[in-house]
Amino acid sequence: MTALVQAQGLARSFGGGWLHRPPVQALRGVDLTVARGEALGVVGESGSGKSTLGRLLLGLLPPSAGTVRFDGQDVGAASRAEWRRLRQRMQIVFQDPFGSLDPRRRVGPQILDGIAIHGLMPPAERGDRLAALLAQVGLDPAHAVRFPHEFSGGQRQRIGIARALATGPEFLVADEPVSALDVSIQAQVMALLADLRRQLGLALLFISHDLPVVRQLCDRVVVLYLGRVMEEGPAEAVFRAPAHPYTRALLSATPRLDPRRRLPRIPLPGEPPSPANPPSGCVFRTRCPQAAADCAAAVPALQPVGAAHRVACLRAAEAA
Ligand SMILES: Nc1ncnc2c1ncn2[C@@H]1O[C@H](COP(=O)(O)OP(=O)(O)OP(=O)(O)O)[C@@H](O)[C@H]1O
Repeated sequence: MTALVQAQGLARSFGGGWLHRPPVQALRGVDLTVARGEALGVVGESGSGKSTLGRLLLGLLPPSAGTVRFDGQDVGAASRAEWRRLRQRMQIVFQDPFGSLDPRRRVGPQILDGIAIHGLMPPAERGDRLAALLAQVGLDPAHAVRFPHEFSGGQRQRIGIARALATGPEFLVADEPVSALDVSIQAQVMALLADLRRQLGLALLFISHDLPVVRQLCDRVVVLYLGRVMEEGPAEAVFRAPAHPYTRALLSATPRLDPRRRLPRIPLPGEPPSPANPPSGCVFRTRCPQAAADCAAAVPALQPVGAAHRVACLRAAEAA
């Protein structure tokens, strides 16, 4: 896999200005890469620098030292025009789905903001794109005219994901994307992210406190402590046999996973669908009302119309 995002010696401090407070060293010389299509988990206790790292990688925050390269291009040295092009290719899903949406605007235009700002598509074609984005995240396209307060927390986070996907990014930073949600819907949103990542070949930086979810979703993991990388490696290997004492302490502080919260197992490429393994497009596998014989039987027919299937599943799950 080729590196899509590459950080070298990334450091960032805050404060230390006129109040004569000592500066906070949020990040201290971090090197990392995210390959195309790879999911890299970032774990660490509160204040270890996870969100700062995400914002630095996206160029939303300038580093105090070090560089970030996206597809070989130095993000810090990009001209205004180059920066606008780069921004289309990397997006973020925020922790708070309500705070990140404007309560006074209908959700449809908000989802299309990125397309409008970057002038990516003729206005006449944007309606179809909006409908496709909403269906892709399991929402009814007719709901584009609603305001954010007319949705549940989980639905609002789906809107945030649709907005992040609008410009067709290759790299997505998901900063604690489910921690503000009710436990009962966390698994659905996680399954949606996992599916989208696979379908769209997205590279993902997944920031989370939820170590079991990181283990299941991510290919590799980086463990941060006080702004430094303590350990890095394949997620399964790091969690099974952590080499660093800090990782061991972090793991031992994690409550045992409630089996009901487990993400649905993600099928391997080419694995035939079955009642236990509904169509890959279905994001509601945990509560999929069609996860029975008829769903499996209808798989070939469902795959081309995955979006419709997802909407049907969402309606049924909401009604249940
Ligand atoms: N804008 C800022 N101004 C001052 N200090 C900041 C700012 N942003 C982050 N920090 C500090 O930098 C350190 C790292 O913060 P960061 O938000 O990256 O940690 P985190 O690991 O994401 O924490 P959490 O898991 O609680 O979100 C913290 O000590 C924080 O107080």
